[in-house]
Amino acid sequence: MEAQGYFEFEREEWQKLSKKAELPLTKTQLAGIKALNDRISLGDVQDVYVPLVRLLQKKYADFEKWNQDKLDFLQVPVKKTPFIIGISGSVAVGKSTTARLLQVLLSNWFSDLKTQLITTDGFLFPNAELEKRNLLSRKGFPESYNMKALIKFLSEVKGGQGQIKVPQYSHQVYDIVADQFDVIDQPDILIVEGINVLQLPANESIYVSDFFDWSIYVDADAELIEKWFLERFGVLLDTAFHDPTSYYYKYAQMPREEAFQLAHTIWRDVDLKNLEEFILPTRFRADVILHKVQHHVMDRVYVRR
Ligand SMILES: Nc1ncnc2c1ncn2[C@@H]1O[C@H](COP(=O)(O)OP(=O)(O)O)[C@@H](O)[C@H]1O
Ligand SMILES: CC(C)(COP(=O)(O)O)[C@@H](O)C(=O)NCCC(=O)O
Repeated sequence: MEAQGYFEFEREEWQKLSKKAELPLTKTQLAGIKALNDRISLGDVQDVYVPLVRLLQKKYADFEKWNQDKLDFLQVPVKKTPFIIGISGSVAVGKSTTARLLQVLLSNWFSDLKTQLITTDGFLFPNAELEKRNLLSRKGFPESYNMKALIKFLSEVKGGQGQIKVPQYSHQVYDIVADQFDVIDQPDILIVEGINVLQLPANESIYVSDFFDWSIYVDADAELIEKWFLERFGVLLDTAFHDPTSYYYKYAQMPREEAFQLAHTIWRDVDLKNLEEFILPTRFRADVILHKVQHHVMDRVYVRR
């Protein structure tokens, strides 16, 4: 991949930086990470994420200093404003795993800092609204999100407001869950994960990324992502889809091959299309690109110059 404007690190070079990083992982921390997803390679955590978190720490220190200097100069009362990290990439590339891993690492290593996480799924229009707008088959595309609400949320968080409610999306029910919310309450660091976070919607004057202090794009070849999409589908087919409340319950009732054929069609007609048209074009807006190969192994890291 030709990534102009970025420093490019092969994994071997990047991992050397972790030698300088004095962030030893305790057994408890490792167990916590394994509990998150038992297929996560602890090698990746040590070699890739430790230098990443160290770099992030430097950026955070810079952010804190600038905020303090700004407030001192302007002589305005101190109001806590969070450092916001955006994480983007295709459906099924591993964004939420990366986001949760970062949250665990940041919470462990910087225990005096409060790190919270949201996913932009919560800002999808509910199915009833998508249906009204004839967008049910466009779930995940830019027009299926309530971007105004997402931007309002981000400006409230940045403004230091506490106790902000974020709607919850259920992958099980395949819809926004009425009356269920996550509460974001003046974190020091907020991670915002979603396929749309680096997009520039045509009809908004402010973009989601205007609120980011740091952003990451998780990248891999589309053929591999399809494989991960189908693997995740297979796991869900054996577990969650057996629940009659699952949107995909009908898939668990049909022959396995037929269910996989349908999943392949969803990938090709919806998620791959979305990746090619709307997600991949935002890759070079990120501060860091994490590139993955087979088995989710991180082989290269790009850092904006
Ligand atoms: N580092 C990793 N190691 C092993 N499996 C992973 C890793 N990251 C993601 N996965 C798996 O890949 C699939 C997609 O990951 P997920 O985080 O759900 O993606 P996204 O949030 O981008 O849709 C899941 O089955 C997840 O368990
Ligand atoms: C809700 C989503 C748009 C969000 O994707 P995510 O951020 O979880 O990767 C996606 O999971 C989705 O439902 N896409 C529509 C097509 C499909 O069922 O995969």
